[in-house]
Amino acid sequence: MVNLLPFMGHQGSPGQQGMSQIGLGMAIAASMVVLTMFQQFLFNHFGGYLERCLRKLVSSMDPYVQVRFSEDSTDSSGPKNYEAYAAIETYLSSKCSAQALRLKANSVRDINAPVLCVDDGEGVSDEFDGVTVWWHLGKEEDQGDVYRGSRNNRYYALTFRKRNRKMVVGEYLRHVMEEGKAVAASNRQLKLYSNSSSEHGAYWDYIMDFDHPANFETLAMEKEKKEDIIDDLIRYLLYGPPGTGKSTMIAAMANLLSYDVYDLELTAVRSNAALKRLLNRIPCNSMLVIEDIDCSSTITNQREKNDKDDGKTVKNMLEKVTLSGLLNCLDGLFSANEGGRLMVFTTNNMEALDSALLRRGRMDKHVEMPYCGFEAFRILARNYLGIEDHELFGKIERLLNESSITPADVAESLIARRGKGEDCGEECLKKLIEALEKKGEGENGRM
Ligand SMILES: Nc1ncnc2c1ncn2[C@@H]1O[C@H](COP(=O)(O)OP(=O)(O)OP(=O)(O)O)[C@@H](O)[C@H]1O
Ligand SMILES: [Mg+2]
Repeated sequence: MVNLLPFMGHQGSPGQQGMSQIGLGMAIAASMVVLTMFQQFLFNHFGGYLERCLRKLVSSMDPYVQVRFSEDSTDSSGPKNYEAYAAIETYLSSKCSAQALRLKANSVRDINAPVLCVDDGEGVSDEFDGVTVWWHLGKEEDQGDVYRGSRNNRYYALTFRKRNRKMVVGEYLRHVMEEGKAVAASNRQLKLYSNSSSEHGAYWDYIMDFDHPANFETLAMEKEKKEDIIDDLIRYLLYGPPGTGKSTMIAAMANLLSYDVYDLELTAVRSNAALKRLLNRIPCNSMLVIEDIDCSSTITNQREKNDKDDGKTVKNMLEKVTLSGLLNCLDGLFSANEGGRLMVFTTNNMEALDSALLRRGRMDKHVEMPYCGFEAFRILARNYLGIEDHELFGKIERLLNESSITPADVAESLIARRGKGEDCGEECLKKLIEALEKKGEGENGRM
């Protein structure tokens, strides 16, 4: 119960007590009895009401609300708790570097660009839809129990004005979680896996972290074609001569989607059953890659061979992946657009592939990786030389139209002089012109 009466202490000193003081003392005592009775009466009849009024008064003087998000995932809310904490941490990392004075580096994907977040005890403010909120990273000791000793438990405290409660708890927190998860996905360390097999079965082996720098911005290709691919990433066959960027495109796709790469070496798969097992073990947010499928002779010539052998080599076939085994997987098991999976084949030699494999629906898109055109060249010139335009570009455009050079060869000419000083651009372009003229002469000579 809240005591509404002010404290009334004894005022006089013992040496001054006389009759009048005794009378005063009695009067005070009597008034205290009356007041106490009155207080009792008030609380018996209006206690709840008065308490509510008092609470209102106190809270009107403290118009802030605080919500805590704890790092601890051992309580009943389980891993979800930590998920929210981690999303907040990632979200704040983009806000804090300009504000907080003490920062700490977190799960580093790129050593040149570590993810920073606020240090213990630090705070940052954030603004959303004209409303300011404050975040603070706190630490409290968790006493634990007999099984797990005491430890420090971190939490993010979000403080905001009470009048903004609805918006902050609704829209703002949704925004923080979504943005945090999106940033985390783009910071995720991608991994490269490849298949291997032993007498016990087929496995995906972790090869290394996938750190390819390729992205769609630096991929030298016509803008329209790139946009078409980005809009509809499902199952692809990338075809084109060596050095036109098929593998680079795969890396750009993995980076765009933040997908791990599962590089399937078909010749190392012993049977259809092993293939099925491997494909079934590819988790969500992954990309299955089968490079140079024309070199997987078991696949390309299988059907012909099956027809010719008329079933005589059934035993041999059981030891290998057959075309129909692969087609079955393509059609049913590995439904690429479910659960965030993408499948990409590459080939230098479309003619060698069985038409059943090429049929649309199995490979949703056939993307030709062409020789270097002028638009692709401009991207390479920007990538390697930082040049947007130059008087030699007109000549280069004409030469590119007349000869077939791969982006890899163009890149090689542009790279050759890199590091020879600031102003090597023109020299590089001249070197490229030389290479193009030589190539043009060769091609004309052949005709
Ligand atoms: N379209 C492109 N955009 C940007 N860089 C490219 C492109 N094509 C090639 N390159 C450059 O050339 C190098 C070789 O290209 P890449 O390995 O992607 O070719 P590929 O088509 O996969 O060749 P292969 O058929 O031999 O496997 C890349 O590392 C990259 O630097
Ligand atoms: Mg390649």
